[in-house]
Amino acid sequence: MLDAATSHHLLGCSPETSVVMLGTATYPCLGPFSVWSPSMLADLIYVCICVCIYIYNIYIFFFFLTGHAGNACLEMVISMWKNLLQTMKERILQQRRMSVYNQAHGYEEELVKKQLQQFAGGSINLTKEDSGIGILTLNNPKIMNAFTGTMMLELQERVTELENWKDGKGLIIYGAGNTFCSGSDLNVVKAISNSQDGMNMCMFMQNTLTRLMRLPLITVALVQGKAIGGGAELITACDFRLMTPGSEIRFVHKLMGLVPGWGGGARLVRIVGSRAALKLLSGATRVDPERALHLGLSEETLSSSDEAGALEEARAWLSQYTEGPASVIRATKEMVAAGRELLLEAALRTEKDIFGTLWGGPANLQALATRPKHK
Ligand SMILES: CCCC(=O)SCCNC(=O)CCNC(=O)[C@H](O)C(C)(C)COP(=O)(O)OP(=O)(O)OC[C@H]1O[C@@H](n2cnc3c(N)ncnc32)[C@H](O)[C@@H]1OP(=O)(O)O
Repeated sequence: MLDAATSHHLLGCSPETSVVMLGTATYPCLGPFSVWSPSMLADLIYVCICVCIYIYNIYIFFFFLTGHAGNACLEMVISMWKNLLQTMKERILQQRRMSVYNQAHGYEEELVKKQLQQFAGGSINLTKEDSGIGILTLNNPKIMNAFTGTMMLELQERVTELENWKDGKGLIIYGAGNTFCSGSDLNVVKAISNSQDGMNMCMFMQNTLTRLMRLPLITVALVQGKAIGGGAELITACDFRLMTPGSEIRFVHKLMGLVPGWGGGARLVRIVGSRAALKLLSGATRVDPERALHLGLSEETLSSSDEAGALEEARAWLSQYTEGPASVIRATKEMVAAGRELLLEAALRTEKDIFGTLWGGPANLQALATRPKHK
């Protein structure tokens, strides 16, 4: 189940239509704030107190400046602060409702970020094309695009950028240098090989990949070469996977005395079913394009093996599903995401809410006026 705020994200459905999950406590007595965790409420109370102090200071300033209360100025200041408060509230909510972990789970994001910052190298690049398709490149080819700490941070930044890309319809993720990704940089793995640091990195990456999975974009992982360990986990956060000839997906975690920690285990079960997932994880099995197709892990095997050709094929494949108004494509993805994550009744209500955003809207009216038949 999802918490109310999460399903609210899964397309603006009213929180009361949602079911509770993801560990965020609910407080019915708090009415509209009922989905806020104690730490979120503390954040808000802190902001409110700061705002009051600021307003009071400004009031005193105008009082002395004008010799009277300066009511008009005061009203303007109050209204500015109200807007600011609203924006901050929305930002906090947006980030929290997309994520799995927050302070209520003992997750201190700023501390985790500081630690990851120490392990530099590589980059995550994003290009937003006019067609509404974004291209996200994992760029650290010297070590097969393994994730350094700064790449983890950059992935989070790019996901935020994509959340704010209102014209976006689709996303292709691929690795530079003809290979996808060999997971976490083993130097980082060694440096943070204690339980607490590992859990922090795990929560950070689960939050980022959950937000990636919930983007209102149709997402495709283009697997060239190898998708290993965390790289195999990353591809499960996409809606679809396309493989090139000779490529391979492999969950090697068992060989490292681990299980997936970036959410790849839970997502793999939903993609291929629990029996196949158990085999792939406990056997650390090499999955070639043929087997991936058979398991439903891949949609198609592309014919090109080179980067430019494969990318072009992936674009063409994705554009079959991204043609049309962004509002409709995005709503479709969000509706499917709700169906994937919510219990049936909550998913139905979300579908109704999403439907309501489109019915009688510009795309709907234009379709009615120009294309009443679908022969
Ligand atoms: C919750 C997250 C869990 C995780 O992701 S843990 C990490 C899981 N990944 C791994 O264990 C991958 C280890 N690497 C390998 O098994 C092999 O390098 C791999 C990916 C099969 C590729 O084999 P080959 O094609 O023969 O290439 P190669 O071994 O010569 O690699 C080329 C250079 O890349 C380096 N590399 C590959 N994966 C890396 C990684 N994850 N971290 C750090 N360095 C990595 C590798 O050491 C080699 O560098 P160099 O040429 O020896 O300097």
